[in-house]
Amino acid sequence: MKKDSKIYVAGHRGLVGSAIVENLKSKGYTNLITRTHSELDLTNQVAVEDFFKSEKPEYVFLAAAKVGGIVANNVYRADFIYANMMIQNNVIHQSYLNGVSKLLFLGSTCIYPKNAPQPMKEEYLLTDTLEYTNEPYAIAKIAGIKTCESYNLQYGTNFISVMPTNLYGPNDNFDLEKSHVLPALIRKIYLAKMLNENNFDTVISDTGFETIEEAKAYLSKFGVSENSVEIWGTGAPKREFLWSKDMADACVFIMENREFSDTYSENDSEIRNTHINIGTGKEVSIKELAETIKNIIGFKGDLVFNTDKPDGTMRKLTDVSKLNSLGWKHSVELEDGIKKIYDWYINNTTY
Ligand SMILES: NC(=O)C1=CN([C@@H]2O[C@H](COP(=O)(O)OP(=O)(O)OC[C@H]3O[C@@H](n4cnc5c(N)ncnc54)[C@H](OP(=O)(O)O)[C@@H]3O)[C@@H](O)[C@H]2O)C=CC1
Ligand SMILES: C[C@H]1O[C@H](OP(=O)(O)OP(=O)(O)OC[C@H]2O[C@@H](n3cnc4c(=O)[nH]c(N)nc43)[C@H](O)[C@@H]2O)[C@@H](O)[C@@H](O)C1=O
Repeated sequence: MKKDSKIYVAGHRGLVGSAIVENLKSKGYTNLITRTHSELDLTNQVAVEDFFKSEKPEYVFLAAAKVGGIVANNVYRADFIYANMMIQNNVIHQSYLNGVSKLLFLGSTCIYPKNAPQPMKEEYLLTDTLEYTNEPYAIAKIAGIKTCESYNLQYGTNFISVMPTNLYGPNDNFDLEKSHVLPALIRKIYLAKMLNENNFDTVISDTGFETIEEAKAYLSKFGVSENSVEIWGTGAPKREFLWSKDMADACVFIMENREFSDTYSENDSEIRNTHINIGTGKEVSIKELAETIKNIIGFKGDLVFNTDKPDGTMRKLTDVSKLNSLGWKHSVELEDGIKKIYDWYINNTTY
């Protein structure tokens, strides 16, 4: 990529897209194009066609997707498979038709089998059945990998897929029902602490209710009170977390340094595993995560595990040796990242 190449970042207001824009700007890229969801609905085939024809981007970061935590994936199953298939089909196909030089497709480590050996190597894709709670989303992501790979093989495009682990950082979704675990626990434990300290103005402004009684009634639905916070599942599942700005740095690194042809060979196993894992290679249990967040926030109440909620897959630790061997490694460790996002949250509460 040249510093004045025309680069389209799809999903630029999201967790990852916003960090990619920031990273590109910090590296001197000057010709970025973006569209909000309301300006360009990427599920709309005609609108995406018009956009690519008129803008002719040279590089595309595909960070727009329908994204959510375990319950959102499990409940809104149709929405997750439909929106993600539509967005990626439209953007990838128009990138091919309009001669995009390189595209980066963002998948997810949920593409790997539910009981994959740990840590998960790229070659474990399509070797067994998926975790049911996010199967529709995972199938859309697998289709995205195979779409990129197929266009590369048939049409000679240069579309690269990366599989990030669980991410967190500024501009994350803190919704108590639909978000991922890390932002959900930051917000739940913070609000429990505020209730415990009778800091009702903060609770009201964070939740958007007019009275503290309404706010308390809402929070109690999510197991948040002045004395305790509900944690979904048993606390036993393990997850790996990557700071979103590290994720963005890895994405830009791969766009700058990697070609599809690097992975292409006549060897079948190479052709079938053209994607790259992005993560830290380190995991913690949800119980350990919750206790770390509780200590950082300074909440003195109890953590209560609700086993009526799903655990999801028990482990999904990435094998990052392929990424590390290319010369990239994460820089922010989990405890530092939690402190940063807690600080960001209390200064950017949008609810
Ligand atoms: N967050 C995570 O832990 C992980 C994320 N990923 C992947 O990384 C990528 C980025 O995720 P993340 O940043 O977390 O997601 P976010 O939800 O934070 O951001 C997604 C972005 O996509 C946009 N978008 C969604 N639907 C449409 C649409 N129909 N048309 C146009 N824009 C749309 C959103 O715009 P708007 O807000 O206006 O709707 C938003 O800007 C996704 O591919 C995701 O699957 C992979 C693994 C883990
Ligand atoms: C990125 C990834 O994200 C999703 O998969 P997930 O890793 O299972 O997602 P999660 O962050 O929601 O949960 C992780 C673990 O944490 C537990 N947990 C406890 N308490 C809360 C809680 O309050 N909220 C949430 N969301 N989870 C909680 C929860 O029960 C689970 O055991 C998929 O979208 C998948 O497709 C995907 O790609």
